Amino acid sequence: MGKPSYIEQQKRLQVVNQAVSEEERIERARMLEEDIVRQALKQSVLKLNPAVMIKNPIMFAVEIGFFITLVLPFTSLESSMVPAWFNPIVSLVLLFTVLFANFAEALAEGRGKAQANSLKQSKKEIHANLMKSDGTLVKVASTELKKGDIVFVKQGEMIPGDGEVVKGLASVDESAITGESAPVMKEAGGDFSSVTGGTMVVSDELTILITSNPGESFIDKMIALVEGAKRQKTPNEIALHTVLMSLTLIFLIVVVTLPVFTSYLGFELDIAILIALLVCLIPTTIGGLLSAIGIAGMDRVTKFNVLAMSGKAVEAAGDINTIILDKTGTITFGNRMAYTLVPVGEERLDEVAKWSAVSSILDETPEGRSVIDYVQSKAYPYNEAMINGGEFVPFKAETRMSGIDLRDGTKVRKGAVQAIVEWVKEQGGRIPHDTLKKADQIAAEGGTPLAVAVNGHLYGLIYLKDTVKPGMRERFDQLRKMGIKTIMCTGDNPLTAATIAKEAGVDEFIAECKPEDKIEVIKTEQAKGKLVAMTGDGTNDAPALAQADVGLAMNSGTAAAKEAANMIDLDSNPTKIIEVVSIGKQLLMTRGALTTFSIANDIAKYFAIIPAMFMLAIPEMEVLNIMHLHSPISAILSALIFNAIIIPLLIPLAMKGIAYKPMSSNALLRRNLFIYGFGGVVVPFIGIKLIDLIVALFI
Ligand SMILES: Nc1ncnc2c1ncn2[C@@H]1O[C@H](COP(=O)(O)OP(=O)(O)OP(=O)(O)O)[C@@H](O)[C@H]1O
Ligand SMILES: [K+]
Ligand SMILES: [Mg+2]
Repeated sequence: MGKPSYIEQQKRLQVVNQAVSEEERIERARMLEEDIVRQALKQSVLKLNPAVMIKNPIMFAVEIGFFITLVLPFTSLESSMVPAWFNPIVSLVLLFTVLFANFAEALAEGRGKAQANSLKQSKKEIHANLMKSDGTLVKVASTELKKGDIVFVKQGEMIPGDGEVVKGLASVDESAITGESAPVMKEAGGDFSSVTGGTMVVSDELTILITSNPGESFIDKMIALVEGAKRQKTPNEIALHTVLMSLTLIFLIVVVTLPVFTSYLGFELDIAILIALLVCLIPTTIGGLLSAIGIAGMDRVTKFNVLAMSGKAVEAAGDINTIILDKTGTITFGNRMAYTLVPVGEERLDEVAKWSAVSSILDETPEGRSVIDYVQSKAYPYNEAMINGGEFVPFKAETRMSGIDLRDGTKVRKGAVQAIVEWVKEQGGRIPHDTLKKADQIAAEGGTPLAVAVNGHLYGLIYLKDTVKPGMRERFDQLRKMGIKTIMCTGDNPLTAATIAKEAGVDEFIAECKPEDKIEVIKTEQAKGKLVAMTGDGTNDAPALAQADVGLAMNSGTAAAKEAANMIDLDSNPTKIIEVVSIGKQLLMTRGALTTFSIANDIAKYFAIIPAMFMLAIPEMEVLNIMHLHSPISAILSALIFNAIIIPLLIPLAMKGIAYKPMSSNALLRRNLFIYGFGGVVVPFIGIKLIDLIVALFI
C-alpha cells in the first residue's frame, strides 16, 4: 500500500509547520490592541446617538441628564443657589459617564470585530474544481457551490467550502480559523474527515463532498457570531436588567418627588443637583459594564479557541453540575497502540499474529494500524493477498468489532472480548478456559484487550495500551472542589474502565457505553435538576450533544455533531470542557461581584450628597457633613466624578473577569459578598474624600 503511515505523515507535518517568530507575534498583538482602542474611542462617541443609547436605559437616563444640564443655563430654571460654572461642569461629567460606559462596551466588542475582519479575508471568493458526474472537472466560483457538490482540491489550493473528505489523505492548514499554524491531517472516513471552507491544503490532495449551501458555511456563522450580530441578552442578563431597571425607576420617583417635600419645608432644590443625585444613585456602574462583561466572557471563550453559539451557552457552562467525559482521547491520550499479543488455550503466538494482521489490514483506525505496525515490527509472517476479494467489516461502536469476510467464506474478527466471545459462541465455538482471566489481567493494568477469532475459533488477545494524560487527577480534584461531578463514559470493558477511572480520579464511570447510552445518562442527571456538559465528535453523539446543557463539539468532528452542539472547540481538544466551565463560572461571578459593588457604592454617595443638598438651603445642617467634605458643591461634584471614573477603573476587571479559585458555590458567594460588598461600601468613601481634596483646590 503506497499510503504513507500515520507517523510519517505527522513527521512531514512538522517540516511544513513553520512558526512565526515570537517577536513578530508580540508586535502584531500590540498593533491590534492599539487599533482596537482607537476604534473603541471612536465608537464611544458614535454610540451617543440616542437611538442607540435607548437600548441601555440606565445610561440613557444619564444622557438625558446631560442634555438637560446642557440647556439649563439658557432657561429661566437655573437657580442662583449654585455658581454659574456648576451646570456646565455637571453636564461635562455626565457626558464622560456615558462615554466611559460606551467605551467599555466598544472595547469588548472590538476584539470580536477584529477577529471577524480577519475571517472575512479568508472568505474571499476563490475558484473551485467542481467534479461533474462523468468525473471531469470544471472551474466554478466557490460561492456557487451547493450541498451535495463534489470538489477536488490539490496542494496549495484553498478548500472552497465546508465538507467531508470522500477520498484522499492530506495535511490542511486551518490557521485561518483556529489561529494554530500547525497543519492537521484530513482523510476520508473516521474522525478526521470534516473540512472547513477557507482552509488550505498544504500537501497531497482531497476529494470533498460539500455539506453547506452558500451563506450558511461555518465561516459565515463564525463571522456573525464574533461580530456579535446575533448576540442576544441571556436569561440571566434579562433578569438582572429588570432588577436594575426597577431600582432606577424607584430612584427616579424619589428624586422627582423630593422637591415637593423641600418646597413644603420652604426651600427650593437646584435641578442640576437633583440630576446629579439621581445619576449617583441609579446603578450606572453595573449598567455601564454589564454588556462588556457578557461580551468579554464570550471573548475569553473565543480566546481559548472555543466558539460559543450564544452567551447563554457560556453562562450555562458556569452553572454546570455534571460533566460527562469520554475515556479514550479525553482522559487518556487515545493513541491506543498494540503493545503485545497473548495466545489463549493451546494456540500459537504466530497464529494470533497472523489473524490479528489479517483482521486489521483494511482497518484504518489507530488501533487497526497499530496492530499492523506491531506485527510488522516483530516480523511475524502473514499474507496480505489473503484479503483479496474479501469483504471488509469496518469497526462500529455498536458491534465493537472489526474484521473481514474472506473469499473462501472464512470470517475473521477482532474486537471487545465480550463481543467476540458472544460471536464465537454464535458460531458454535468454544472459549478457551484462560481467555477471560488473561483479558482481565490486561484490563486490570488499564489496557484494552481485543480478542481475535476466526469463525468459531478464538486464537488470542491483542493488548492495546493507552496512557492517562498527566495532570488529570488534579483537574478532577479542582472540579470536585467546585462541586462538579465527573462521569467517564466508555465503550471499553468494566475492568479497564474501573482501572482508568481510579487512576484518573473521576467520580463515576459507565463501561460498555454505546453512544445512545450517553443521552440516557444526561437525561437521568437532568431529571435530578442538574445541568450537564459533554463533549463529542461523532454523528452518533449529536443527539446527546443537543440534549446536554453545554454540548462542546470537536471541530474535527462531523457536521451533524457541530450542528447539534452549542459550542465548538477549534482545537478539537475534549478536555477543554473543563476550561469552558471555569470561564462560565468566572463570567457569572464577575457580573455578580460588580453588581454588588455598584449597589453598595450608593451608601457613600448618600452620605456625600444628601447632607450637601440640605446644607445649601440650611447652612446649620453642617453637622450632617460627617465626611468633612470641603463644601456642599464640592461634595456633589466629587460624588458625581467618582461615579464616572469608577467605570473605566473597573473596565480591566470586567474584561479579564475576577480571579477565580475553585471552591464551592456557597463559599464563593460568601467570599465575594465580603470583598465586593464591603469594598463597595468603603472604596467610595475614600475615593470621594480624595476627589474632594483635589476639587477643593479649584473652587
Ligand atoms: N478498530 C477496532 N477494531 C475492533 N475493535 C475495536 C476497535 N477499536 C475499538 N474496539 C473495541 O470496541 C470497544 C468500543 O470502542 P469505542 O470506540 O466505542 O469506545 P472506546 O474507544 O473504548 O471508549 P471511549 O468511549 O472512551 O472512546 C473498545 O473498547 C474496543 O474493545
Ligand atoms: K450610580
Ligand atoms: Mg472511541
